[in-house]
Amino acid sequence: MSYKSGFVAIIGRPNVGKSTLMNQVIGQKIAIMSDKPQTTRNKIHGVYTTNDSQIVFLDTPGIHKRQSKLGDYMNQTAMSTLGEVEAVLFLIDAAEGLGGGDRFIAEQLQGVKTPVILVMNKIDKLEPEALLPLITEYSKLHDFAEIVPISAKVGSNVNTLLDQLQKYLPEGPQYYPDDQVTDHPEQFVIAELIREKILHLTREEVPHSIAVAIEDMRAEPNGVVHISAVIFVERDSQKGIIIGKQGAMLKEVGRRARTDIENLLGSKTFLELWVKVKKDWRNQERVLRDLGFHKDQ
Ligand SMILES: Nc1nc2c(ncn2[C@@H]2O[C@H](COP(=O)(O)OP(=O)(O)OP(=O)(O)O)[C@@H](O)[C@H]2O)c(=O)[nH]1
Repeated sequence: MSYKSGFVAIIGRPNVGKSTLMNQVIGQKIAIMSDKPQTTRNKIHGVYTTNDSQIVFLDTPGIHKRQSKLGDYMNQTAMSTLGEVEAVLFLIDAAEGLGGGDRFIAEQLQGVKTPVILVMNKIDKLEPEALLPLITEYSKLHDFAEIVPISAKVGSNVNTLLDQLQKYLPEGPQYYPDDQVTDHPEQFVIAELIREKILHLTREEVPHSIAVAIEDMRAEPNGVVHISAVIFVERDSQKGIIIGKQGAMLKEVGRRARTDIENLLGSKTFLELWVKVKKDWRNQERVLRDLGFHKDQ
């Protein structure tokens, strides 16, 4: 069976149990935590890895509240993330019920095409007969792809939620080694953003097996983040497609990826892209290691 992977955004107003859910899902296997300040950008909440799949959970702080210019900016960041991920988990506190905070988030979700899964948390605090009317009430907020009642604290139904999520994962690589802590999680996300732009813009004329490696990433003294990335393809013809006429395709890939990266990092970005042919790169252990992939990919 092929490996599946993808990004899932978690949204919900403060205190609904986002961290509790992540701890429950990832438990001791918590792999990723960035130590950089996270005020204006998305962060990786955690990575859930199994033998045949990997889910990278993203926190999207901006969606929760809008009060200021900074809030607007954060909101834009969050919105672009919601468009990029495979699925959105919208957490609510079932014990508190539907309030203004949830309605605000639901409004933000209007126009979001990504499947949204309503996760009704804290059902351990709820009388069983109260659940159904609550589901009916929340269903009116958005056309949810699924509604899953859970208790993140107790752990009930969390596995069902993970099972449901598998459906939304496309074929993809294991982005993160399952046994390694990294303090540069953004690099993996950035590589994936670039890969996604290529697949989209070339209308999948190049195979999914292309890989992107971040060779260098550093912040200049003026705050601009300089990123150098290599796109690995298997054939010269693929290289030609990605570069395009007079470099037009590569330029467009770079332009689109840079917009997303700037949203992700909250900093101006200079993105340098190279295309290299690496025949059978998938079989080359060293390349795989350089790319941060697992040996048995
Ligand atoms: N009874 C019960 N309490 C829960 C459950 N999930 C979370 N809580 C409690 O709710 C409170 C908030 O949980 P957090 O996981 O910190 O919530 P959060 O959404 O990450 O909060 P922010 O970081 O403020 O956005 C904590 O006291 C948790 O113990 C649940 O399923 N049942």
